[in-house]
Amino acid sequence: MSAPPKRPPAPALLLRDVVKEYGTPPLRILHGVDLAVAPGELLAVVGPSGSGKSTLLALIGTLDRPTFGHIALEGHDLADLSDRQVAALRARRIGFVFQQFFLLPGLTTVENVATGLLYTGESARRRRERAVQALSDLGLGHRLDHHPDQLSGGEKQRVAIARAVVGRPGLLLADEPTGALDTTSGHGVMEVLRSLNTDGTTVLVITHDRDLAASFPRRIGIQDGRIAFDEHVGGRIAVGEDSAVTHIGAASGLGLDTRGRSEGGPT
Ligand SMILES: Nc1ncnc2c1ncn2[C@@H]1O[C@H](COP(=O)(O)OP(=O)(O)OP(=O)(O)O)[C@@H](O)[C@H]1O
Repeated sequence: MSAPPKRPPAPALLLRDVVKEYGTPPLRILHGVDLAVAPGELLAVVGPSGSGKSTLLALIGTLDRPTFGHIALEGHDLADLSDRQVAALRARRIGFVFQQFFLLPGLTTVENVATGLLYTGESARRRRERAVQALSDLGLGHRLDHHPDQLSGGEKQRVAIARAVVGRPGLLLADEPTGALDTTSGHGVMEVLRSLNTDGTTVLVITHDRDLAASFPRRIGIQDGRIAFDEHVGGRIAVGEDSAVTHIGAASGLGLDTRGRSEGGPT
């Protein structure tokens, strides 16, 4: 008897006709974005200032909800989840890195990183052990008890990345992670992100840096709140969209169709 065909994994991320409006009267910032991202992808989001990149990242990161449309993370349609469930999903599965680092000045590096594990309910000692390991993995084992103001920009960003990934999220979202850094530090930070991606983390990076974006296997271009292009080097990565469609559609009764992903770029 032959083995049943393997079900492809659910996409790491699936957006279906996502619209975001702000204010009254409503100003539409995102105009029906469709996007599917496979687990383990490394992609850059590029586009002019004000085109909607950070808005998109906030929706993907569950920091905000879309006005219309649907977003699914690892097969979970966010529309089916309560705010509490969404917060739990965010804490466990998503890591954030921002241009400004957002480290707590009164805490040491290891304490800053351990805050990334507060949701786990683990003991303070265990959180510290994991934070030490994460910092050591990022080459900061010699900076454990330093405070942020004693670190270089590149070191601060690596601490912020350690905090973002110490809980082993499936998805890492980075908004201009190299924007405040000199070229060398920026390259160091990108190497860290690449190596996390090689270890299986899906990584999405917003960047204004054209050279940086050009080095990514996939680039999404946002223009006026729409996907203007979706370029893949070496073709698309197979995504288990159909399994996710069934799952999400059945769960929400929406019949979510994921074939509406952007077809703007080369395949
Ligand atoms: N909370 C908000 N209320 C009203 N308008 C907003 C809000 N957040 C963002 N906007 C508007 O949405 C548009 C897109 O902003 P967004 O920050 O997503 O752009 P961006 O592409 O990330 O820009 P940049 O590259 O300059 O960071 C802008 O016109 C901005 O003013």
